[in-house]
Amino acid sequence: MTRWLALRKPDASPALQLACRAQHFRRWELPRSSYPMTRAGYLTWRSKQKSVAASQVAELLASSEAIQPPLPKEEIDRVAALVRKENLKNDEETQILEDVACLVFLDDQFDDFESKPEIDQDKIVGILRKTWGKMSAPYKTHGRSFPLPPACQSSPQLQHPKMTLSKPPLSSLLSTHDFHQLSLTTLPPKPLAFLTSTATDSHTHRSNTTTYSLLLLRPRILIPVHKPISLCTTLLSSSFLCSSPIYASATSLGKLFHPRGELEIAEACSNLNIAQVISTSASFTLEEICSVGNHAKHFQLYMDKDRENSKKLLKSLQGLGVKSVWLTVDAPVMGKREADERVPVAEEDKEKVLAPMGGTSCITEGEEGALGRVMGSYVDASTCWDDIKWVREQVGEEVKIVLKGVQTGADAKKAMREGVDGIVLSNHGGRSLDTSTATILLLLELQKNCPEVFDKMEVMIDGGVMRGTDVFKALCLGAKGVGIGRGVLCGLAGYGRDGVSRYFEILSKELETSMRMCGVTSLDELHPGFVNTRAVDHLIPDGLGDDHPYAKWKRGGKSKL
Ligand SMILES: Cc1cc2nc3c(=O)[nH]c(=O)nc-3n(C[C@H](O)[C@H](O)[C@H](O)COP(=O)(O)O)c2cc1C
Repeated sequence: MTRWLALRKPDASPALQLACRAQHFRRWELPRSSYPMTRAGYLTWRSKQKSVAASQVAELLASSEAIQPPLPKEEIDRVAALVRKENLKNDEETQILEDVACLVFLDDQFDDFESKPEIDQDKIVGILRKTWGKMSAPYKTHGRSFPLPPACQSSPQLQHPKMTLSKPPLSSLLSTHDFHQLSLTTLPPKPLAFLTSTATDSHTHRSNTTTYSLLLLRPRILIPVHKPISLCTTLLSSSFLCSSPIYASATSLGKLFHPRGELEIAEACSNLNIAQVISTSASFTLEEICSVGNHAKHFQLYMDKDRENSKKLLKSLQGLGVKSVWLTVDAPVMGKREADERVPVAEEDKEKVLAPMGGTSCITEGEEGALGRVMGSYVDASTCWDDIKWVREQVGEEVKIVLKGVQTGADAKKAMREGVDGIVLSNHGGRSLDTSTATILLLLELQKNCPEVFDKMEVMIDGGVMRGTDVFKALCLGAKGVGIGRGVLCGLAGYGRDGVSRYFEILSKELETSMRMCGVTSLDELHPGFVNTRAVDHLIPDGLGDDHPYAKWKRGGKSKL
């Protein structure tokens, strides 16, 4: 209830917040089975349940010594009135509470109905229609977009005009979390599974984000920060100024999220003048995407088992004005993403999962679920360090070379020695190898063990960036650019190019605020001293070697047994 209230009414009054938490308070004490299983029985039970819950909550609020100072009586009465759902038609807060209850029902409890044999399709449709009828207009968007049980999906009764989608206004989304939350409830099952699936148990995916919160900021005070801030910077091209160090990471299959997929992302990036990395598995060709906008474009390469295909793509880069090629090195094979495996591609989505530049052209029988695996089937797992030279030969000196997915200091140093122009500290957003290191820690590993790489190459980072403070910390610790993967697709899915733009604008604004709060007005002033990293310092390895710091026994010695 709390999560849905935060979306429905982010600035809910304390009384409404309390009423939301108190919905169904001790409901188990009054089981449905204690009333006749008729409609009249249901209505009597429901009204009794509300009034009992309201008085129990009021009593608790009035008597609890833990609440200091005690709540005024009017506040307690208000909470009780809301729990009783008084004046539903005219009281805005009561209606919000009703909306939230409906959303929780659809989100959390509706599936149970599907599994009950006594509830047939007509009944399910009836329940949906009643739930729909209870919700206020703007919030029906969330309700409608829940995946319906398969039996209902084609039901003409659900194609009622009242059920057409309307989205909350883009301006009401205030943080990146709002976008992700909205995607959870509005995307159809397969795009949602593809977007959110992570490797096995999601540890790396989670720690990419949570590790940022362990780094503490050390703001400096009484420094004038009233001047406008410029976030302009170059990224892999000294002659091209981007408006921000934040860029759109390579993501595949844009059409799954919007009919114009990567073309819309390109328009947003062009409007804001931020860099876009185009995936080999994009839904459109390089020519099509490069024809949109004047922003900096980079090409992400999955080396194809059919080298001729990669060769053709690489040869085309210069003519298209692409600034660099980012060879993805963290996914020689695809990560085990179970959510993606589980959800089949719906018939109507099949033509949206084509990647014209990759070797994959269709989903074959028996592979309906695993988009990541199918997409990855053309990737050449034999790719090695020597291939960097091959890539260089194809693209010439004009196009820079970047390794995307470096995850140790040792490989960062090797990349530098190989003469690449940049690296991306990335673990594919936690989609490849679970329990690999959170990317912000890799920046510290480089700082500790091979700081020279920052002078010789541009070091980018992606994974788990949700706030301007995250971007700020990464930049302070040496990152030149900060990539956003899922977030771009969340913006794209809901609102096309406008959603992508707003997503980036929110992050940039938060970055500006963080800078001012820390007493700086230019990116040049950022340095590691703004970040207290004590909480994670013990996780940073002491050197670049492969040896474990104290576990010295190794397999292979002769056993005397
Ligand atoms: C749906 C999806 C598709 C992706 N496709 C690619 C891809 O085609 N090539 C690639 O190198 N990385 C791909 N990535 C990884 C991103 O480039 C990036 O490393 C990651 O998403 C960053 O983490 P974040 O999503 O937490 O921002 C993909 C990520 C997602 C979520």
